[in-house]
Amino acid sequence: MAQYRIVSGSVAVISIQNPPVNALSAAVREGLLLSVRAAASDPLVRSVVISGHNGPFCGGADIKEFGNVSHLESGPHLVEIFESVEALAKPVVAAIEGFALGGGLELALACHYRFGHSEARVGLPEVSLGLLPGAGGSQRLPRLLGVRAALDMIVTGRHVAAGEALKLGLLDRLTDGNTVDAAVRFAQSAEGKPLDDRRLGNRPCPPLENIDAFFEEALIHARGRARGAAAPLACVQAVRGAATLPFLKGMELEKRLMETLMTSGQAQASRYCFFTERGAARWTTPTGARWDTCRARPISTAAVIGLGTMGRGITVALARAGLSVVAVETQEHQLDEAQRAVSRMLKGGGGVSYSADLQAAAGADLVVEAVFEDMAVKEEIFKQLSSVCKPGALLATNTSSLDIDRLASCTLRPEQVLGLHFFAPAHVMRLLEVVSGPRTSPQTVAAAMQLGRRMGKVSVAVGNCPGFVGNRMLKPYLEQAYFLLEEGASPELVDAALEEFGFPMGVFKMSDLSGLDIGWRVRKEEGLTGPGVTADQPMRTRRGRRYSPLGDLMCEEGRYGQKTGRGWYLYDRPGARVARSDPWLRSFLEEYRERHGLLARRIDQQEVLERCLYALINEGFRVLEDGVAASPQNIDAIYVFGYGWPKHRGGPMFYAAQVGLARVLEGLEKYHKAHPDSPHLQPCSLLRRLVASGSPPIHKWSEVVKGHRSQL
Ligand SMILES: CCCCCCCC(=O)CC(=O)SCCNC(=O)CCNC(=O)[C@H](O)C(C)(C)COP(=O)(O)OP(=O)(O)OC[C@H]1O[C@@H](n2cnc3c(N)ncnc32)[C@H](O)[C@@H]1OP(=O)(O)O
Ligand SMILES: NC(=O)C1=CN([C@@H]2O[C@H](COP(=O)(O)OP(=O)(O)OC[C@H]3O[C@@H](n4cnc5c(N)ncnc54)[C@H](O)[C@@H]3O)[C@@H](O)[C@H]2O)C=CC1
Repeated sequence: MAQYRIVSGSVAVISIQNPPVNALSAAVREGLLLSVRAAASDPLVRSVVISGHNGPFCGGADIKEFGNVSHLESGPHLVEIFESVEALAKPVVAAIEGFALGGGLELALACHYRFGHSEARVGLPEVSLGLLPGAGGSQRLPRLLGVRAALDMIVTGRHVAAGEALKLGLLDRLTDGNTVDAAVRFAQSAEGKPLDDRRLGNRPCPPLENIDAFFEEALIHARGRARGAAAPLACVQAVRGAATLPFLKGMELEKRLMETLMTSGQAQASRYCFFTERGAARWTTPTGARWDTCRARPISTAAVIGLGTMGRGITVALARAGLSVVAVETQEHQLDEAQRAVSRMLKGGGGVSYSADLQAAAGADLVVEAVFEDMAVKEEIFKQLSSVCKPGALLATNTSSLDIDRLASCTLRPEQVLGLHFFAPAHVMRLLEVVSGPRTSPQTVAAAMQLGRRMGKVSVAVGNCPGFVGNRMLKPYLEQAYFLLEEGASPELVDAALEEFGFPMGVFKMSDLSGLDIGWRVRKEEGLTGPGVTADQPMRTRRGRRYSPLGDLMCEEGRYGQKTGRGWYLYDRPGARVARSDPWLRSFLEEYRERHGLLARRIDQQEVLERCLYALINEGFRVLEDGVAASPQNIDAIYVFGYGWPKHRGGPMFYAAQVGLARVLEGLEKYHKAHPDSPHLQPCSLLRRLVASGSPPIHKWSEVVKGHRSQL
């Protein structure tokens, strides 16, 4: 809907009304067009102000309509509305409070003037929905800002703060006061003045030298940002149209590109990600606890125990969310170093105090333990915390895979113990797995989820099992990658296939980055390698299953990855980031195969993808079957926001649905037959049941999962 009223005798104020974000639904579009026509035909009206009702200007097109062509096509089209706004013979001023995003900013660009509140932000984030600004934004913004600045905004989709928008010339004026009042006063002052050069559709794009070279470069850059994603490339093409074509021709190009994107699987996947991100906040547990019925106790003070890689990032994330934090570390040099690192990241003190004594955690509402991944050390700390901390305090561990319930057993408050699994670097990565054990109370989950939101995280509630959801699914993926090396692949081949699929980094580059020694330590603790393994045990079998000792052998050679300058790749020096092929590794693999009588065969990219991804997906179905994740959407949110799964492919479970569950099943059956000693390739029963029930769409999977015992 759009409200229409006349103020100060001559100004029509059109207010978009569609809470919570004033999206441009069919009803809003209808209302807007009628209001614009009313303002045009009323002789008393001499100027117009467009604003958002109750705060935000406009969050853009209504994304919920995108999946439904009949909704999209009902009501007037945005392009038509914006044309009539721009063509109006009376000055139109956009009064932007909160945000003007996507179609919202495109509306503002069709207005003749843009007033912004100093705290507002603007942007064209369509690219992250697999689209481009398809209602004139790709043509009007370059005409206003010039190609360079416009292209940056359109290809990155970033939100621009009001101050920067003013400098760029995107906003004409800022106010700290009431934006609509200021816009009304300005509109009156502009009444009767010529508008021709205020209409962006009439303006040429500011000239740019070496256009061809500029756009070639821009295409390469856009390709590198999100491999395999079509939208960034279409954005570059559309902006090139703005730079080289007359306005109407550019609009035609924009329309053609938009139509192709809109119906693509990539846009569908990106849209799905938009909703899975938000859906994760509506958590449930099988015991009936729900996000909307559970009150969370507020958390305002926190203690972080252990200031290594993770503890430092966690301290920063908590401090940035406004908590006062006490950071505890027993090693003096670590404490000093951490203090410097945290202050640097926070650009100052930021409400953090430091201590070498666990007693300092006594007053905290929440404690996050981030010491070594060693059960005995963690148990001792939880025992102490149980007596040191005040009664209501929540006790969380950042363990990547250890049993939350065992830690809860060391305390007198098992219902207040949970896992807060951050991802490195903890102050940057968006994902937070909120892990509850069988005794964790719903109020504890609620408090953690609320805190996650305050930290700007995508928090996903998961159950307690080794590796929780993300790392549990990663294990079979890594395992298949190792097996492929044994069978004849190189790290370069495996990584290239995964990077072409859209991961920012292949599995071997990723493993070099995070350190091969981490997995080695875990395998030693699990008794898979190290002194506990007797010499008479076959090297490539453990507990009756195929096992690859390649990672262990690499560590025994001191090849831990980037930190030692050598891993699956070679680096110029320890800590360097550019990975180069290492001839040593090739002969190492050849010798290894020879020693074990393995014949190298040709492996293609399709096999790499199917073996690695299907094994990971298969484990995802097991996770659902076990009730460790509440929905496939939650699994996908974990993979997109924590593991670099490309957004334009939706997440592993969405991808499985897009490929076709029957095809995934068939692939797993084929590979399991070829490798019967690899149980991760054996299709799980939920996948079989889903295929048997006709492969229902992803939002209906829960009906097939239902009836199964859950551990969440
Ligand atoms: C050939 C066909 C041609 C068609 C022409 C297409 C023209 C275009 O150029 C296409 C577009 O405009 S695409 C839309 C571009 N806009 C965006 O991407 C903004 C998305 N929203 C946000 O970033 C945040 O919600 C925002 C920053 C706005 C607010 O953040 P908050 O943290 O305050 O709130 P959220 O929790 O994110 O959202 C609150 C509820 O609102 C829902 N929602 C948000 N934006 C929406 C939107 N644009 N459309 C529909 N629903 C939207 C959101 O899902 C949430 O609802 P629940 O999930 O039910 O809680
Ligand atoms: N490194 C990573 O990428 C991730 C690690 N994790 C988990 O986070 C935890 C910490 O890992 P990192 O930060 O990598 O380890 P780290 O080895 O970098 O840091 C551990 C710190 O804890 C300190 N510490 C040990 N005992 C202590 C005690 N009793 N009191 C206070 N401080 C003590 C150590 O001096 C050290 O500074 C582990 O459980 C790990 O599994 C979770 C997600 C990702």
